[in-house]
Amino acid sequence: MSAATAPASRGFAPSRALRCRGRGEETAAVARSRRVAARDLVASSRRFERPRATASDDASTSSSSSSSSSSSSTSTAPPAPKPTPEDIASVAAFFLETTAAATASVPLVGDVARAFARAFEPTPADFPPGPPGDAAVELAADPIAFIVKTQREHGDVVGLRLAGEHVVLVSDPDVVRDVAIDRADLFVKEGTAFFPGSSLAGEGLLVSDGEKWARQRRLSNPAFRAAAVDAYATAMTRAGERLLRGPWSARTIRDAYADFNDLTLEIVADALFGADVRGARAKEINAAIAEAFEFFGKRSSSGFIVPEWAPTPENAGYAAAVARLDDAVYALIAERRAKREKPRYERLELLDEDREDEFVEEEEEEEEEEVPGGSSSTTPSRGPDLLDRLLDARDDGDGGDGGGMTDASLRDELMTLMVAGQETSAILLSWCCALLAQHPEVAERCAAEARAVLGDGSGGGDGDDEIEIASPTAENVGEMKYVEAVVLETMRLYPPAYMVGRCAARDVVVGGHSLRKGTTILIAPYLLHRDARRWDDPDAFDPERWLRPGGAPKKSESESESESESATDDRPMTDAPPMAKGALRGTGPGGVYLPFGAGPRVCIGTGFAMMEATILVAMIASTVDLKTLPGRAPPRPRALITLRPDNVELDVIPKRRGARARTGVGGVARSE
Ligand code: HEM
Repeated sequence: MSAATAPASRGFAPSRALRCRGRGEETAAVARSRRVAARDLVASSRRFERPRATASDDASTSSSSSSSSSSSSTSTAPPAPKPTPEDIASVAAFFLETTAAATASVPLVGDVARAFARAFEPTPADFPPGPPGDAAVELAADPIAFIVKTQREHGDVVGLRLAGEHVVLVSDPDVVRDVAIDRADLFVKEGTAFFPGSSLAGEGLLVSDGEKWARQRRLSNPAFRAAAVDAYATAMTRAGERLLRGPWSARTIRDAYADFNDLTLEIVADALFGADVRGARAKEINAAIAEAFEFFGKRSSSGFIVPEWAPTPENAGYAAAVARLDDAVYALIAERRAKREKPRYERLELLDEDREDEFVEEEEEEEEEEVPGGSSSTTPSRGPDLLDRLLDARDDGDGGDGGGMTDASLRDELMTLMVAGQETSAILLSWCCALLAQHPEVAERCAAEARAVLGDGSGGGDGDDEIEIASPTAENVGEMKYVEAVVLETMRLYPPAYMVGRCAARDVVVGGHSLRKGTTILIAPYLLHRDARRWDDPDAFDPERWLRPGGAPKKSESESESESESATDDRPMTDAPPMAKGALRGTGPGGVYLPFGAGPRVCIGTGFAMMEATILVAMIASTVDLKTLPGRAPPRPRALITLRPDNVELDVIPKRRGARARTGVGGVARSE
């Protein structure tokens, strides 16, 4: 994906745009055989393997490049980190792919020809003005610095040449609204430059268009309605408890980004597959998921400079991991279908009805969760998981055909949800914790609110050493307004999806400029969220702004716009907590807040992600104190595919019962 479609993927996968042009749809079987073919190439390519930078190399390069820190306690606009050669290579890959006509296995001559033809196309007379020449290298070197400078020098609708592609960078609220909502049908995903797909996410919601997308979206929506999302709260608190009773239960320095990557993968897998990833087969399935994601993560965070089809050992390893995950997921789907068709005891061949009680007891036992490091935590038994809901879905609404999802579509949607819902949420939680550590007064307020709403929670340990964890329910989420404001404000400053891309499906006029069919439009939430013309003190971390009457932003000129917008807005199709619902409607207040995108393609996981972040921030703030490390500059945004923090090592200090009693509810306990 491009930075343009941050949540789509964590890897610079081949440009699906090019992959799709002129080709028919590929079946899961074909995709699989291509991956297997790629895997077979590993032996021949292994000899070209060269040593790769390790994670610690990477960390030291970025920390040594850190020279400045935030000047005031409230200013949170640190300069972007100096890009490492790996960053440049990674982002450059994304441009190279567009001209290399990447396909999952065979570069298509036709695609290459088309890419070259586009590269030499003259710029249309009416194209928006912008910097001279091709700006791909400058953008690749530091995407955030580039878009900020480009907006400052050329305005809110800027014409660019990027690796030969005609691209328009948009940060004008009216134009954003026009593209994302009002005329959304004229702008599609297919054909978007720098818009990668991945064999992991297949042809799921993120990358499809037209009737295929509409049908899948209709089928998936019910699984993300409020009542359904509420049921996933258990997976969220369960994972939060595991973190807080496990690695975060003693004073320790933790890499929050790494911990949250594990945590959000656990949550999304649990929400998707429920008991199946916790029961007896958990190891096998979790191992397949973890392996595929490890490769996926490496592709985006290290010097990945080749498209997915190239016969490198990394690609072959990735293809093999995806193939193993496919096997596990197809097996899960088949088993679940079979289970749903038969009565429960028949399916286990417990034909003797007298033994049914025994079976029920066994199932109840399986539902009980072991929490490392501590006391009992028996989570309530759960409703259907996402897989059940997707299996239940029938396309029986307006224009529907009454059918359900095929196994291949199910597989693609399940993987898409994992890909789209995992790293974006991990990034959000990492930024939230980094900001809480920098702003202890904000952390204290979150803790106080959580304690007031949730009480003291359940303990683990003895006497003064006891850690108490209050686990929110879905109903509590809407009651924790301040925590919610912290989450909204964090995404304002650091939107994980900092750019969102579309492609003009035909010749079209945008912002007064004629654009040819095939032009890419990059909407930049990062620029909208920090626009000083529309937000007061845009670089300050000020959660309070969301609680003031009228909400954010406050500049008078935008307030009137915001009113007229909400009257006609498409509401997100997913449910979010009440305050967030207002903030996330349409293109947000003043038309300048869209961390989850907008219009028909708005993030289907909006409610899920908001609930997850609110629950976890409340649990974390009320259970531990977070501190930045002495002498360490605050993390800086590192814009790759998503906007991730470059380094979120935090000092985690559990609040012990005794310490909290001494400092009062929500007080900052200094237990060491
Ligand atoms: C903080 C967390 C998240 C952020 C910032 C985020 C952001 C976004 C954005 C900006 C889009 C729109 C992309 C576009 O218009 O091109 C999107 C789409 C999508 N997101 Fe998320 N997302 C998050 C979490 C999740 C979660 C938890 C899930 C699922 C469990 C999810 C599933 C999806 C899917 C399936 C789409 C494609 C929707 C469609 O095109 O119909 N996301 N996300």
